[in-house]
Amino acid sequence: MASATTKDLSDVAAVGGGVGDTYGEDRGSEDQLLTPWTFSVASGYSLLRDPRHNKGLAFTERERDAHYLRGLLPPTISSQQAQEKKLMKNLREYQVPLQKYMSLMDLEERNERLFYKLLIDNVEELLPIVYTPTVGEACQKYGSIFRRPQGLFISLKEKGKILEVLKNWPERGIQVIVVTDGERILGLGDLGCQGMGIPVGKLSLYTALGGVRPSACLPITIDVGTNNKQLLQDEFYIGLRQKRATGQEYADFLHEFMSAVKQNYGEKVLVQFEDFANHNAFELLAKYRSTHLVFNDDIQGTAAVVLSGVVAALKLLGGTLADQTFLFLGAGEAGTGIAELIALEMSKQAKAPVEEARKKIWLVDSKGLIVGSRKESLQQFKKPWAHEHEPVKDLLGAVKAIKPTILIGSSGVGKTFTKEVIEALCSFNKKPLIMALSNPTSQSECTAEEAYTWSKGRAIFASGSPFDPVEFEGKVFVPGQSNNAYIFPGFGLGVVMCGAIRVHDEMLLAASEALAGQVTQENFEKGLIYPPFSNIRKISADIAAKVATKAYDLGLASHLPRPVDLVKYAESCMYSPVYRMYR
Ligand SMILES: O=C([O-])CC(=O)C(=O)O
Ligand SMILES: [Mg+2]
Repeated sequence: MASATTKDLSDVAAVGGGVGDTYGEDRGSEDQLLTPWTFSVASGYSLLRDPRHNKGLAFTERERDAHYLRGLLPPTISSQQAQEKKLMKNLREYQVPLQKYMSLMDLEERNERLFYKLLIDNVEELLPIVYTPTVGEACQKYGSIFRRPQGLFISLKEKGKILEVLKNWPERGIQVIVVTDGERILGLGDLGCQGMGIPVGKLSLYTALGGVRPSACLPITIDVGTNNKQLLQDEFYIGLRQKRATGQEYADFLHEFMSAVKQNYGEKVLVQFEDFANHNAFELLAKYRSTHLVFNDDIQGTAAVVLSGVVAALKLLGGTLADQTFLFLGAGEAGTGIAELIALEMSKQAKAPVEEARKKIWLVDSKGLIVGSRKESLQQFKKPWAHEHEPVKDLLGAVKAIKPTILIGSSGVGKTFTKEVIEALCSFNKKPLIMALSNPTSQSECTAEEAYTWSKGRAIFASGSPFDPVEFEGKVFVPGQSNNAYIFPGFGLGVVMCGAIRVHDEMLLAASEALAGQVTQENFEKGLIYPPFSNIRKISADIAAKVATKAYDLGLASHLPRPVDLVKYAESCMYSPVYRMYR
């Protein structure tokens, strides 16, 4: 079949190469690109089957002539806006969120730009579909709804061959990998290979919210088995039917993966670890943070977004960070990650040692308050939080004993902020900050309605999964969504656009400060501690700029010279889903 050849650099150019994405139009200088490249676009029937270039009914008369499309499409020509309107109408007719999810995934498979156009223009409406909570259900049913692979599956069968597997992926200019091993998918537990929905969903936000090109994103699921008995017996399960590999076998497999990634993509590919179980999450981050460009979203991304919300909430609560007392339910990745970043910021602000700052932060796990007398039996990552106190066996007891001003739930267990807990919190706080972070909605520590009703409208509330506004005693309360989706897309964009080679905690603090700085007076007046998601691209550009600034300051950025205006530069790097004209 004939093919139209065009010297189009946009689909292979690295972010940071200064190249826009107007089809056939070079806006950057070629010598900054990874490779000079002549891109060959399919034509005719293949063009319609190529989701990256298909425009459906939007192909113009000239394009239909030039690209052998005559007769393959009905006569009508439709604009991208008209296509968007039709699809949104169709989508809204589905009653079941999972049907909307499947319909959106089909669209992505058919017409990638239209998918992203929809997602960007309707972000508040569609985020709960491609992301939490619906993506959780999609993972639970992934085997049944599976149609086509949207990322790489690397199972123990591929041991010794991971580099070859990476080479099977059709794209070369990968900048961001999101990888999971499926052991702790949201608060839903071990979903094995079906965790793939998470890297896919996270990376679609990298593009929609952070502007990283879709072709630069690679979702990966590592399959070392699953301990989920139900899945092992499920006739439609798509993963290895064996118990999880652990210990040395697991470590060696992950090491082969990390080495292959570096060998294949070099130093500047960002690897985001997602939804690993606690022990592996901490170990992998500790092991690879000094040799690879890695970021753990559940530990570091969640920490940055929560710190941002807490800092913004100080405007409503009064006082400084150091004036607050924190109590966490959940001492895993999210809980200890957030606690540590808060302690770092507190010690920076108060110019005091971080050990002092940690004393203002208390954690409760499944065995009760973490205290010094439990030190011997505690996992390593909990030890910094074992302060001196008599044992307290549950959350309610801990609330009464510690008298926190801020209560944060990150245990993955739903319905744990009970009426008694919230009433106790309100008995000594005029305005408590309550963050119910566990996902999806079914695992939230309490609902927005419960938080406002039980606190009699006094709580400032944010949750990991979205809740609708609540009316209480004639007043409307709008809950915030404290989800790492505010941070990782902009953070990732910042990292790749400056060619960072490592992630430093200071870069996370910069991202967090950038987000807090985006909350407007108008937001505060509504009781909001996060800006609306509808502004997310602007927010992401600002986060990216601040993260890149910090990377340059720390000498960790390799793309030189440093752009003068990093916000403008971030904006210029962002992918636009608007159709391009094919010459
Ligand atoms: O995916 C989300 O919505 C947030 C997150 O990382 C998690 O809950 O593990
Ligand atoms: Mg996660």
